[in-house]
Amino acid sequence: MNRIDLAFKKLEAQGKKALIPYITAGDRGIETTVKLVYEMEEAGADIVELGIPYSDPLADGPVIQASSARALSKGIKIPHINDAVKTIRQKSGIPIVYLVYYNSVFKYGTQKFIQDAADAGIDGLIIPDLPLEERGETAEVLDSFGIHLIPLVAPTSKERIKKITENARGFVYCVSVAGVTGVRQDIETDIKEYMEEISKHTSLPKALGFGISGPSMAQKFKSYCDGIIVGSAYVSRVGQALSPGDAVASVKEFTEELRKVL
Ligand SMILES: O=P(O)(O)OC[C@@H](O)[C@@H](O)c1c[nH]c2ccccc12
Repeated sequence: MNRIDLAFKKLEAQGKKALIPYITAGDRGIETTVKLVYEMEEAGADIVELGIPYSDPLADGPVIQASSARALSKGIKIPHINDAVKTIRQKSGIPIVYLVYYNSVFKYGTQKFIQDAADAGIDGLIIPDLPLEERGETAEVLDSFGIHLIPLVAPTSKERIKKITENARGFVYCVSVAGVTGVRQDIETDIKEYMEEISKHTSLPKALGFGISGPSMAQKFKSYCDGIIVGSAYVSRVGQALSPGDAVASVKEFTEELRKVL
């Protein structure tokens, strides 16, 4: 069974919500990524989203864009990230999902990308710019390797929810607001109504992401979903820390705070 499905099953039995942090792979060095994943798991994260740095991350706001640029300036490439995941897998079975832009997958070679990710121990992929038309073929290869393709639903995709969640695997990534990634002061979408709408079309777990700044927002929305995704708030802690060691400590503390409310 895929580790993502197992994680949600276990959480449901415990009456808890999934804590899903996002960090950009290679930000502050690839060894830091390995340490961050270990510490996040230790502090209570349930699934980790690892971003593959990309030069033109069109769905990302300034915080994650800057983290991508930092990682790329260190020469981080896909094989380094797969190697890091292999290292993580020596000690950890935490479900890991790559957040990767379609162009990176395509340029590397779709088949090879999926094969190498599977070898490394990846459980799912989120490809924010994968056109619905290209999805079938990619999904078929992923299925053959037991990797889940996690679909993204946005508030603007109401009429398309059925199509987007058809044959979906793992969980549905419910984007809270239209626009790019980044911490928001407030989320104007009626989350309760939005999540209910999505539930009409799929019985998969629903994870809410975009704009969540920390424990109070996580607390506010948790009853409407099965998991909370936090990206930019993590990435800014990683980026602002004085040293990689401080980054790890700060991420650990933040994870513990989020865990308490979920
Ligand atoms: O940063 P936020 O607003 O907390 O949102 C999560 C997000 O960062 C992460 O899931 C993500 C990073 N890059 C993306 C690109 C598209 C969709 C989602 C993402």
